[in-house]
Amino acid sequence: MEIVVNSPNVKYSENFIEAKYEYQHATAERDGNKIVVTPKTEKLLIRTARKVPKLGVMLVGWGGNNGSTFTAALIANRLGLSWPTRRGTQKANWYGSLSQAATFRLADNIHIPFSQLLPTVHPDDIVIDGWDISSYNLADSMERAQVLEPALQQQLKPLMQSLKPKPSIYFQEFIAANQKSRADNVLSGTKQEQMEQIMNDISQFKKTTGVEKVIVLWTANTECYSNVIEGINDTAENLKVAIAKGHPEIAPSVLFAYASIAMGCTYINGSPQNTFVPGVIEFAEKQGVFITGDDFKSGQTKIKSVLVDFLVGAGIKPLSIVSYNHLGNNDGKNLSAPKQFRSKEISKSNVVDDMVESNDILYSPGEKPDHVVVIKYVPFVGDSKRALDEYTSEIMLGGLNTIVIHNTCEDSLLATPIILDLIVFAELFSRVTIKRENWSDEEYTGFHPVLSILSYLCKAPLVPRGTPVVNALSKQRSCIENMMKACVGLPPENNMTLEHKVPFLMKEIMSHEPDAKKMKKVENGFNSY
Ligand SMILES: NC(=O)c1ccc[n+]([C@@H]2O[C@H](COP(=O)([O-])OP(=O)(O)OC[C@H]3O[C@@H](n4cnc5c(N)ncnc54)[C@H](O)[C@@H]3O)[C@@H](O)[C@H]2O)c1
Ligand SMILES: O=P([O-])([O-])O[C@@H]1[C@@H](O)[C@H](O)[C@@H](O)[C@H](O)[C@@H]1O
Repeated sequence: MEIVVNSPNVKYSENFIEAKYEYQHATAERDGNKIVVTPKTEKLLIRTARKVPKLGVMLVGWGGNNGSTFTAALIANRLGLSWPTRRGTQKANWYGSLSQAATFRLADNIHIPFSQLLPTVHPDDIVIDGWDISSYNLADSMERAQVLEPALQQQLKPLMQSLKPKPSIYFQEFIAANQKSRADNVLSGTKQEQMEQIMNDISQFKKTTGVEKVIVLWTANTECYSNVIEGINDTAENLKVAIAKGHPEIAPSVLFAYASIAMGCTYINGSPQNTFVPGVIEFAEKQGVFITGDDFKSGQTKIKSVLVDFLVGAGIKPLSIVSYNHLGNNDGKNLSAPKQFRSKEISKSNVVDDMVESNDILYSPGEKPDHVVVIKYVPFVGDSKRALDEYTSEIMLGGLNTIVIHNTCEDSLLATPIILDLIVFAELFSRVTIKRENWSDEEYTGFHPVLSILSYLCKAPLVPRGTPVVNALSKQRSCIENMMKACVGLPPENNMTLEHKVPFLMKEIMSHEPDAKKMKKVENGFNSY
């Protein structure tokens, strides 16, 4: 389906889509007991390169539940596989992916898939590779993960057993000790030498596959938090020296991030640890390379960022939030260690801060709901996470409202489409540049290297220094939707639909009706038609 924008403000050339766009926003300042708000209009030119590159994706933790399931999904969808299940024949799909299975309102009552408005990489064309500390090939990794139906695995096994993760960087102190038995595929040498090997792996991947662009995505185990140490990882230069000296505080994920940025590859952190220490962020900013994360927003946290937004947005005051779950996959096993759990607890807990802080009628400064996160490892349940959430809120005149949610699902089937979306949207936004209308073409600039537009996909969104974190899911989703619309010169979705509410605007709508009847004189005296 081709979408043609009928506007003099949008130009489709062979190489670019160029849109004149008036970005409307406002600034506000407190002045005593006044707030002065000033509407602003930025006249912009937004340019999107139309050529979608041959894209390579390198997963760190490729042999894990997410990595093997993502690989299986790529192949199953590419081949259009189907398989028998107790509920009948199942066909491959990308349910849960914003780019592949969600739509947005283009105009009137026409909704289109996110992937149809702008040129985006097709999942079928993605070339995949990666690293794992486990030597299992991808077929054995898929079997070990126990996520997919045997009938599907049987079809995929011959296609995945030749896929073998490259040896990876492993420092046992950064992940749970219970992962040691898995680590039979590890690099040796100094931290500098191991990082250089990763850079070489990326280079070789490009050469042997001919991919034009590579995105590196961490879906390996959750690491413990790194200490941010002045003189070690607080600046790009200090980090470079610390790596060369093999400083013990430098985690495997930091080496992967540094290597990726040095190779000009977007780096995505799907786990909660603070890979993006200040030195990594500064390096990405200096190199102009995208980084984004942290921690895939896939289940309980996604629901939390909707429910709390609804409650606080409705003037209802959440007083306590308890998020409990147990699961039995290797992620759960790793998270059973206190330091790794702490990384996850942080990313699962901070998600309500922006919504709570937005309402000073309900909350006094610094006041927050009680918020408890519990994760337990129960091997028997495997990847089938059992989540139980309880939200207790204050309603009018001292009433209490308790909402309890129970959710059982294969956790990896929630995260896998998020991985695809992070890749598809990170690649798309790398082809978008923006300038003021009166600037020269040389002044087109890309998004800030900290790609916060992908916050919708992350539990703990990384944002440029000094900018606010937005966790409310609806706001995060509309940010992506409206940015894509802006790339083709379309106005943001403001949901006002005055054309359905104001008679003289409705006239155009009504006039399409074959028997448009005159509307009665309305009571408040406005004339209508
Ligand atoms: N729903 C979800 O599954 C979900 C949601 C949000 C975040 N996450 C995060 O995604 C990550 C992966 O989840 P998973 O379920 O696939 O876990 P997993 O344990 O199945 O997979 C992790 C893989 O990483 C490998 N690994 C560990 N350290 C490595 C290193 N230094 N280099 C290369 N490989 C390494 C392990 O051998 C394993 O194969 C975890 O950090 C998890 O917290 C998962
Ligand atoms: O996405 P979500 O349900 O909020 O959080 C999940 C946790 O509840 C789960 O225990 C963990 O193993 C996953 O990595 C994921 O982070």
